[in-house]
Amino acid sequence: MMNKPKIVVLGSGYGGIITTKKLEKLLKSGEADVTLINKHSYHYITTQLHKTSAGTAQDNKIALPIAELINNEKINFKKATVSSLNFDDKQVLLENDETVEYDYLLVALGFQVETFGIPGIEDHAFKIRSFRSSKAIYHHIENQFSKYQEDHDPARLTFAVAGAGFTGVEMVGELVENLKNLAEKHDVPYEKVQIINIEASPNLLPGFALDAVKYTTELFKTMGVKLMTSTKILECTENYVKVDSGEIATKTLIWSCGVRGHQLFEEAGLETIRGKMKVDKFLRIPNLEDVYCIGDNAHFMVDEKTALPPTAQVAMQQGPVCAENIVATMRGTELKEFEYNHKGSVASISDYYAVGKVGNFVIKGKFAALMKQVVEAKYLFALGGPGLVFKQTLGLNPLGFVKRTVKQ
Ligand SMILES: Cc1cc2nc3c(=O)[nH]c(=O)nc-3n(C[C@H](O)[C@H](O)[C@H](O)COP(=O)(O)OP(=O)(O)OC[C@H]3O[C@@H](n4cnc5c(N)ncnc54)[C@H](O)[C@@H]3O)c2cc1C
Repeated sequence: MMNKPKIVVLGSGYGGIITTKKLEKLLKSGEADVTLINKHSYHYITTQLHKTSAGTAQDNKIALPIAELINNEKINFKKATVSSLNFDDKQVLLENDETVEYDYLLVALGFQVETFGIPGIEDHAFKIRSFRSSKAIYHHIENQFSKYQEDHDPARLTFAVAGAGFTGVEMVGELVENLKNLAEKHDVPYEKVQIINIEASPNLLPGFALDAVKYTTELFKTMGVKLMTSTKILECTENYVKVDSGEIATKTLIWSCGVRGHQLFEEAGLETIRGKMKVDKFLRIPNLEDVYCIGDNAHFMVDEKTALPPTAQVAMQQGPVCAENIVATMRGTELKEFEYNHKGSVASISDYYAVGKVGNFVIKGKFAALMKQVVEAKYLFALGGPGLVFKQTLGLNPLGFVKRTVKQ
């Protein structure tokens, strides 16, 4: 009997899990062996990690057991960390020294944080990198409130977010939502708490429509957020952040200034663009045509000048095409070209407000917040159908009128 082809999917984030679920559907029983490898036994909803970081979401809304999302009879799930890729011998090496052989490989290991070599960022800034690192941010924040009661150091109550792009603005919104609760819980006057958003560009939300920028700037003012635009971060230590206009005494800098691809490609001797692999129109790595790469790991050019940004929307659209192309290669049928369809983008600013663009329309306020929740629900639907949507959204406040309570 002929050996079955071995399909190996690395990473169970947006791209990896959607691809796996599509493979489940496309493959006939016994047609291939599919192995999904991920660092953790859960899939985290990366787009909501700022909520975990600020403590505004229950853990079970953000981290979902992978075993409950896949068909365990069709997919072999391995909880392991990938330590290197050997494309010559078609092998994936794991941290536990195990070697996994593949015929077809998908690399969807997500982003790594870009520090731009700024001194102290690697060691002292907090990064929204994974569910675990986001939990660590929350514990640090809560710790500052309890330590403040002992030493009354105002730096403990100054929370700085670096970057006022999409993620930075979302992070600020969640801090506004929860720091009041933490202050109350720890008996600290909220007037002493300061949230600062530092951005190198002249405006927040660079690249967004002017109307959206104005709306968010005003909203931040109303929320008491100190917005420092045209400000470059030069250094970060445990006790202060140095910017070009001086020093900010703080023990918390949350870094959301940029992402890169994964170091595993460079370590395997491949040429990358900021850690991302160039992929062809079928989502394959050129010259390694049994290796696919999607999401934040892939550099996909929509035209000669424009590469797709690292977003969940891109990863989710690439996943099904990638699965179809892996199956088509196995069956010797025609491959499908990936075509991106931008559906808009909406940044939430707490549960109650959001801002973004859908088609040619700038949307903002509570309506935009509701749209954002619809987008999140659509993702849950893709993952686990109506049952998962119901389970995960039960108890949320779709219109943002009722205050959420999160037990930590
Ligand atoms: C706070 C935040 C908010 C965001 N909001 C939005 C938004 O509103 N809309 C939007 O479109 N995009 C948003 N993004 C971007 C979006 O989350 C990413 O583009 C998307 O998650 C990329 O999907 P991916 O599959 O490439 O990687 P990921 O979803 O990051 O998944 C990668 C997976 O690989 C695993 N992994 C990593 N290294 C290893 C290893 N060595 N071994 C084994 N497993 C490993 C990780 O644990 C993870 O499960 C946001 C990102 C952040 C951080």
